[in-house]
Amino acid sequence: SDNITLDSLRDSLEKQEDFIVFSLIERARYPLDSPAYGHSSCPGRQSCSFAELFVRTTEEIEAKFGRYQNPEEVPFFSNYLPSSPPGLIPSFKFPQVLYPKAASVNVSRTIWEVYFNDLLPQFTTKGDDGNYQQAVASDLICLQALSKRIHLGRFVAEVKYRSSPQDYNPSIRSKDLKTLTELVTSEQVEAMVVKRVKKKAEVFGQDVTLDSNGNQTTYKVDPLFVSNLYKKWVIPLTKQVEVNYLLRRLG
Ligand SMILES: C=C(O[C@@H]1C=C(C(=O)O)C=C[C@H]1O)C(=O)O
Repeated sequence: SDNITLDSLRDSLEKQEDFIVFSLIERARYPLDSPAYGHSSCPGRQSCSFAELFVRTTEEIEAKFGRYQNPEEVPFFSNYLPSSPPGLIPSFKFPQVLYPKAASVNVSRTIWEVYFNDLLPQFTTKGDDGNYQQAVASDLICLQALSKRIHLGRFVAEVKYRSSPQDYNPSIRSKDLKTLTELVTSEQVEAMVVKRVKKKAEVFGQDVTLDSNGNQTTYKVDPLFVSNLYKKWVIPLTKQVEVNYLLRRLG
């Protein structure tokens, strides 16, 4: 926990960009496939979507195999997770970096709603090819990648707080969200991130052809969609996590 620094976290956020871009590209191979998001029967509950049932079921299996032992991982449906059979998971001690009372800060609900209602229809084509399992499996990869990135804001907030608690304490005590948001913000870093993810979407997602006459480059996911995703959702939600974390930092 002592060798975690703001630089190491920024490095991790940068590497996660690659995975987020690749996940979006993978999901964009399928059309919207809207029946996967309509209601289906859900054991023990009134109803839920096919996508939700797939995510719940997958999270149960991943929980058993230890995914959430890592404090960086946040499930979407934590209420239903089984514990792991004793002796199944090789033991490993993850460093405990987070302040326990603030560690549970969570914006999973918002990520879920924004992803399905706003984002998905923007980066997939209209249509239905029947690949519902493949589509929702790719959705889960995107959701997990976004959630891990956004919830890393808890670690960023912890490191920023530790470097100068005296700057944060008065605004935490007075619950001054505006000042706390200003304190955690680095506009230069944000501008760089937005520019870099657009370039990654251009480099990783360009359609490659051997045909030299057509010089119009096309992309699997619109690079502008990716930079807007970061500008409008990923960065603001990361900062929301940072601020909510700080509000509980003195509890
Ligand atoms: C994550 C950080 O905190 C804030 C959020 C950022 C982001 O989500 O990319 C970037 C800069 C900061 O405004 C950071 O400082 O690196």
